[in-house]
Amino acid sequence: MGQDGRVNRRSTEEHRAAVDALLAPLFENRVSELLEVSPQRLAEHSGEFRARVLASDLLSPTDLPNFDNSQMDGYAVSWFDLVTASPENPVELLVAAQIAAGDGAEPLASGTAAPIMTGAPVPPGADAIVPIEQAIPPRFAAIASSETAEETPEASGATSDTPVAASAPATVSFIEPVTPGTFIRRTGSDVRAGAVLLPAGSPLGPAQLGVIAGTGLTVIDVVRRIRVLLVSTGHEIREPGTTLGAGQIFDANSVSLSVALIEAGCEVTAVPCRSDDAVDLLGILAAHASAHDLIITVGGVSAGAREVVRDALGPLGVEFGTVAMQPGGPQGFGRATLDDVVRPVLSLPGNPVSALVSFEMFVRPALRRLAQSEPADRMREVAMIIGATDSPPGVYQVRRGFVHDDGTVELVGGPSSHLLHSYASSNALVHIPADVEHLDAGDPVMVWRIDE
Ligand SMILES: Nc1nc2c(c(=O)[nH]1)N[C@H]1C(S)=C(S)[C@@H](COP(=O)(O)OP(=O)(O)OC[C@H]3O[C@@H](n4cnc5c(N)ncnc54)[C@H](O)[C@@H]3O)O[C@H]1N2
Ligand code: MOO
Repeated sequence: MGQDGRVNRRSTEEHRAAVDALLAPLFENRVSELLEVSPQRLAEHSGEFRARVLASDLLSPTDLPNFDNSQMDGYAVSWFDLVTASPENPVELLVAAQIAAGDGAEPLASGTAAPIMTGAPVPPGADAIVPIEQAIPPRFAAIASSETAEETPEASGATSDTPVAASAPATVSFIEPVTPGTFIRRTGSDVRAGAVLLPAGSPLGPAQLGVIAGTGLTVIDVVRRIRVLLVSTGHEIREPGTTLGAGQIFDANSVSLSVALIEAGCEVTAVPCRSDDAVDLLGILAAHASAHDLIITVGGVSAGAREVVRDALGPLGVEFGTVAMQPGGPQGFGRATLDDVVRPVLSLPGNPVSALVSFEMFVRPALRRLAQSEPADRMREVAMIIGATDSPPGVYQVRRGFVHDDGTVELVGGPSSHLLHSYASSNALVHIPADVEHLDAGDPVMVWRIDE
């Protein structure tokens, strides 16, 4: 540590390791909570389903499928009835009652074929499905909808005004044998009752939540997400939608970092501190610390006369120093006791680009790696830079860029850390290592894609 509590300039690797070590305890013995999985819950609280991970092995309460059912629209038959079928000697069967998905199924009598729809239960006595295209006639339009083979149109209540029933043939023919089991989706062929549906640690995406719903479960045990208290600071920041006074700006960081944290799998409470007074900041932190796992502050860390974050947290033991990086040079990190609870604290610089780049460089990778999210890192690729550029000596520079399909990357905007609009027009961060001071057009550079 140098004078006034500042650490010496450290490399990006050193700071990344420090952030990893600071956050690692948050991922040990994580608390679980119940999540209700229902369409209503999704409609009303869709955010609760973001970045969820199963806390314990989930056993399937049922077979999936939970009954033998048809994979095709066609006829349920007994294979034995079609043993002799051939084009020269078609087998003609009586048409039994139709079975649709959602119906119960009466047993199939020998010598009959039941029109059956995809997902409908295979009736007892049937052991194969012949797709409608392989039957004669090869369509249902010409057959009765739900009358049994014994029923005449009149007996079933059909009149001459109901052409489907009136023109219904009572028989259907087949010209080839069928193997038992054909086009039957067997009970438990996806998962067996009592088997592990999803193991502990499974990320819960559309397919995982879908299969859970498919078993009928409505409540599951999930890992509680890291709860982040996000405190943007500055006398000048005001909530978007309000009226600005002289020298004031709208608070972009609360929004950009909240979204970044949510996308990284956290729960976020954003409570801005619109004051440069350390007492005000400490009041906010103390009020919210116990309900959160991690505190992230933004702004107030550089060399000004009133640096609210440094002023408040420096005396509590948070270290403030400089990383050899641009943007994102000034950084703070450590553990602070706030309202009798000890919490890890990360203090990011206030310039909007610096804050987001710091998040991408240190916070996001740590959160994702420690949560064992795959891939932990942004997609990285080497691209050819379109124009020449310089980079300050001894500083790891992160520029904003746009990668084109042909593998080239053009820089978007300059290196200044207030250019959030340029960041918003980019799809990649362009990494220029500390020992590179100049790049010529066509030189290869490492880029991290930020558009996924
Ligand atoms: N003499 C020096 N001055 C500065 C240094 C330095 O080393 N010596 N470092 C510069 C660098 S690099 C950065 S980055 C900034 C970091 O400053 P702070 O973390 O103290 O941030 P602030 O001063 O509070 O704000 C910086 C800038 O960003 C604007 N800002 C802050 N919060 C928000 C917000 N929520 N939404 C939108 N914009 C925000 C703020 O108005 C300032 O313009 O320090 C340099 N100075
Ligand atoms: O390093 Mo600062 O973080 O340029 O904006």
